Amino acid sequence: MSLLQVDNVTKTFRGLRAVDDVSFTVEEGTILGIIGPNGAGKTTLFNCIAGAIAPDTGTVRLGGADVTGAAPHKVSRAGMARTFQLMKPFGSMSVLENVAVAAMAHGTSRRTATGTAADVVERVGLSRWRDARSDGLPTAGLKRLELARALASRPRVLLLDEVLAGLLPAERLPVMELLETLRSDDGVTLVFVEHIMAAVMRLSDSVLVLEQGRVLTSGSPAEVTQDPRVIEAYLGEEPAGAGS
Ligand SMILES: Nc1ncnc2c1ncn2[C@@H]1O[C@H](COP(=O)(O)OP(=O)(O)OP(=O)(O)O)[C@@H](O)[C@H]1O
Repeated sequence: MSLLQVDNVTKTFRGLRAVDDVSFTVEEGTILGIIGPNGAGKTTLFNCIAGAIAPDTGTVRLGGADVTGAAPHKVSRAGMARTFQLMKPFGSMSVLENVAVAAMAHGTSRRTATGTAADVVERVGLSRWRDARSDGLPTAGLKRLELARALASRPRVLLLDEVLAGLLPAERLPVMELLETLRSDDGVTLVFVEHIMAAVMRLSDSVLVLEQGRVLTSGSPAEVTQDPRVIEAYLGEEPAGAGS
């Protein structure tokens, strides 16, 4: 049984099919990359999976349990966490406190949550900043904090929405390495939306390509990047965000 199973999910906004009959599965311990031109429906799909919005039709199953349309905290309790493109930490709180708040969301005691937060902060390489106000973090630090807040619930599946965007090329490599160890050492299953093709090629076991809300194709990174339909979908754009 696949850990994450998305069947025929559709979401329409005032007549616009932002996500149109999308189906895919993700096996435990694997990494799925989701790519597609701007407006292809990637974030809307994430929102449908993570419970931020309910799909009009279709189902989302996590470990066999139907979580379609469940509230985000229920989806989180079922074992799925996500990061947001727009990061909104509590600016006046420290890095550790921000992660502890996320860890407490499951009714965990303050003490346990603080312990979990300390572990996670170290895991994402923010130990040096743990007592700093989070609004003092540089972008790369904020990205790591966003990752840490998602990891605080100890998810089985982690949805990452452009976690590398805004990072300098030299800052991307350690984040990619971190994602790889989350999979290899912690067994976390990853689904990530990304425009930076080098990261998609390196990290993904399989890639799902969206265009205008629909699945254009899916397969190994090599297969999809050689697919003429994928090349066509990106014509007029920088090829899949190469380097940006
Ligand atoms: N809340 C909303 N109300 C109306 N239209 C929306 C809403 N959210 C998204 N859309 C529209 O749905 C389509 C898909 O948007 P979405 O943000 O999911 O795409 P995306 O692939 O994540 O784009 P990007 O790569 O630019 O982040 C777009 O046409 C967008 O304008």
